[in-house]
Amino acid sequence: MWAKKHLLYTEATRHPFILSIRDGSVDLSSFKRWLGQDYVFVREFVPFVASVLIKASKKSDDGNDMEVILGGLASLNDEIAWFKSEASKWDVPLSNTVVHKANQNYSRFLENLMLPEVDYAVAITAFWAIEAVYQESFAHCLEDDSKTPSELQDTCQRWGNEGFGEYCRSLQKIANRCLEKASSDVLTKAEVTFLRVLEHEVEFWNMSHGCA
Ligand SMILES: Cc1ncc(CN)c(N)n1
Repeated sequence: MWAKKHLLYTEATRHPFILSIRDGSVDLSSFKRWLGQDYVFVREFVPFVASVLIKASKKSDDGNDMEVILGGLASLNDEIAWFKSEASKWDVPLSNTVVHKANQNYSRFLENLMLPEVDYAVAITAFWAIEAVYQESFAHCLEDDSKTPSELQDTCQRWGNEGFGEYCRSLQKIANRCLEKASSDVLTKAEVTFLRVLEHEVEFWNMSHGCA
């Protein structure tokens, strides 16, 4: 299980699409496809994060969780505004987007995680994993030896910046605290959910890269 997790985590955070941004060979039509589809994703992601906030308000034994998750919602508000301005810069229409199968599947997965019977520990683990994949992926494109094109620096900064990294570490701490106290049944569900997130992230990159 650990080896599978490790392999999938690397696949999700070092995907050929991300590596193509990092080495400057990215196909701009792939980038534009990602932009349009990710805007749709983020709009679906907001209600999921709101559902995690509701679970935190009912189930968390630490008052600080709410502030961290609220911070996440605030950053998604900025993310939506950023997508709108970036889409107009790249001439990507955001209305009437044909939602790709990988995006639809991811959205269905999030909807299932929003159900009240899903444990807080499972939902917060998914939330952390979703944000962490973007953080690690885009931070990789900002490293000193990267050749990320200047017009994509802003995109990489959006998720690769240190502040976003700090926020992901706060989510990870909450998830770890919840998992330490979880039953073995919840622990298994959290592990399976974590792997599903990684699979969906890989599928999402595949779709953007044009290999799906
Ligand atoms: C598919 C996906 N995963 C994660 C993120 C980061 N919020 C995102 N914008 N899109």
